[in-house]
Amino acid sequence: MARQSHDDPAGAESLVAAEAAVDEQEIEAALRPKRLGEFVGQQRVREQLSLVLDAAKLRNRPPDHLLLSGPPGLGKTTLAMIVAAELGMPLRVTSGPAIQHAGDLAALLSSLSEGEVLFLDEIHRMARPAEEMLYIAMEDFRVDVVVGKGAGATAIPLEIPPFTLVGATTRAGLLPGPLRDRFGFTAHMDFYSPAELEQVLRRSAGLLDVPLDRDGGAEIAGRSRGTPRIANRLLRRVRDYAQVRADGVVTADVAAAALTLYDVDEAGLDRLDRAVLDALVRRFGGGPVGLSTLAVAVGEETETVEEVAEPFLVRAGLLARTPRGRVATTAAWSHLGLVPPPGNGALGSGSSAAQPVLFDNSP
Ligand SMILES: Nc1ncnc2c1ncn2[C@@H]1O[C@H](COP(=O)(O)OP(=O)(O)OP(=O)(O)O)[C@@H](O)[C@H]1O
Repeated sequence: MARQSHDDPAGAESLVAAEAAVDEQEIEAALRPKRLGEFVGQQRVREQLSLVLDAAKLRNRPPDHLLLSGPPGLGKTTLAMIVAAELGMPLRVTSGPAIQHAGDLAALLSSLSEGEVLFLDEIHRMARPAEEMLYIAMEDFRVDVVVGKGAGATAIPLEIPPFTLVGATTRAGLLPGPLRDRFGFTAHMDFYSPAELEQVLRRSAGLLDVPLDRDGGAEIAGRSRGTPRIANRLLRRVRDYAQVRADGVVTADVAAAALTLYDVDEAGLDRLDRAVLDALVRRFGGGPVGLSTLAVAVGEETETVEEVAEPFLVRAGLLARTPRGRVATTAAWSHLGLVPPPGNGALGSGSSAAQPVLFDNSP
């Protein structure tokens, strides 16, 4: 653990940063909708889930296992909590990386009470042997505990009470078929439209007691990458700015000035996104360029570029993944105020990647 002392300003700073992070987590938890009726957007998922839960309550049986998939920050954890709250059942929370041995899972499953909701985040990162144990537990409410080793090993079946598994994943494609098939209901969460994000922001501003005017909400929503977690985070930064540099009211001008200060541009791109686009366009002539070369050019790990920056850039129509490498679209060139040289081969109009900011999912 880092040593802290008065002669160690860096240590003190990191302590302040750690405390701020805890505060941020507390605020994030406080902003979570607690019931389905408070959950904004994802109308289809909400309706389907509401039916599944009502039917289970009517039959007085735990509902089928539920799988929630979609990018980070769209409300999977929130929905899992809501499922437990709507059923009036306790919630147990764990994650794939925490289950590295079948024994970890056996201990967890055998300690569940009847009807309990088990939330397994990042389910695609669970160890293979645990996955096999989970298939049986989901289907037969039984775990086979293996005693002994080699030829003398025997499996002792252990009954477990019926429970509901809520699995969450950002990579549904990585889940093995047999596991996917054991979920009775799968919901794919999509990015939120600007109008839905404005609704999220209005709700959060009310809870945080932040005066947010209509245009202020629209300005933040437009820069929130279709993601409620980001919208809430930007709102907190804009609130700081409004209180310190303005009269406390979040207007469009205040929001724009604050977010420019925090390096979030009008399309929601942050410093890393822009560095990736900049390298792709200015250093590699728009590509195609391999992921690892691109990552080295921006001084980041390949995973960071692939999992943090790229999904948004692809979604916003600024970058395309092709078999030969990453390519900047014409929209990416114009986002940087540039025009692709003739014959450059940038993916352009006619391709779905031509328009930046594609988050408007509203019907
Ligand atoms: N539909 C929604 N309505 C209002 N607020 C929401 C909604 N979805 C998410 N949020 C807010 O966004 C934050 C992030 O949501 P949550 O933690 O549930 O996302 P997640 O999909 O589980 O993300 P991760 O996979 O990164 O854990 C929550 O604190 C919550 O306040």
